Amino acid sequence: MNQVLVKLRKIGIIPVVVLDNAKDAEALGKELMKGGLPAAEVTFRTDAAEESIRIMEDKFPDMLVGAGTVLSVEQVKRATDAGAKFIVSPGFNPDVVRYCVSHDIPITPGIQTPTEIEMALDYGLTVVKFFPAEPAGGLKMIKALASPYPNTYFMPTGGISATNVREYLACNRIWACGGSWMVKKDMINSGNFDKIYSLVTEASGIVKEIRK
Ligand SMILES: O=C(O)C(=O)C[C@H](O)[C@H](O)COP(=O)(O)O
Repeated sequence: MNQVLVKLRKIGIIPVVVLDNAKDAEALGKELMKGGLPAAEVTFRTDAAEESIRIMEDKFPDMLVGAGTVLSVEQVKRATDAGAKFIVSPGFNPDVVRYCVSHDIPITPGIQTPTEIEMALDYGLTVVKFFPAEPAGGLKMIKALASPYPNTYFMPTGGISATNVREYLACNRIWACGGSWMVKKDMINSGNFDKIYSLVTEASGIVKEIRK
């Protein structure tokens, strides 16, 4: 198993971050490290993504920084040039997956159906994102999808929060959960880093509690 994926599993909850300003990347990284979730999926939804990845990589060498909302090979290249160690995409884009697999870049593409899981299997992927998790049927759907594919693990994202993350983490087919609830854009933009620290600490505490 790829070491980056092993680390993602160990961290358990991956903060999904939308940064409008790269100048907030260092302060955010500090709270993530202090709060016990040393990882970030920095989404390519804003122009600040690349620079934010670069800053986090530079300031926090022990942090696992990846890129999210990656929709093209060009974005994969920009993300990895900036130092991203893993790639997450909302859907299954064969060009993106093929490029990542052939360059040994860990990729967790979004899936929702058996067909997409089998596409992932064809590329040798064992961890996929299940997106958007709650609207698409949540844990019940993941369990049903997982049964024919004993070697596939899921990273659900979308609608997960401190109130439902325990049940996901308790399932042995869940690799890690992704979520933005502890790093909401408005908290970052208003500089509410105490709140971020407290939600990140709560989340890392849940991982410890469930996955002893
Ligand atoms: O576009 C992507 O690649 C994504 O990763 C989507 C995000 O994972 C979800 O939008 C986060 O969902 P919430 O935790 O409910 O805010």
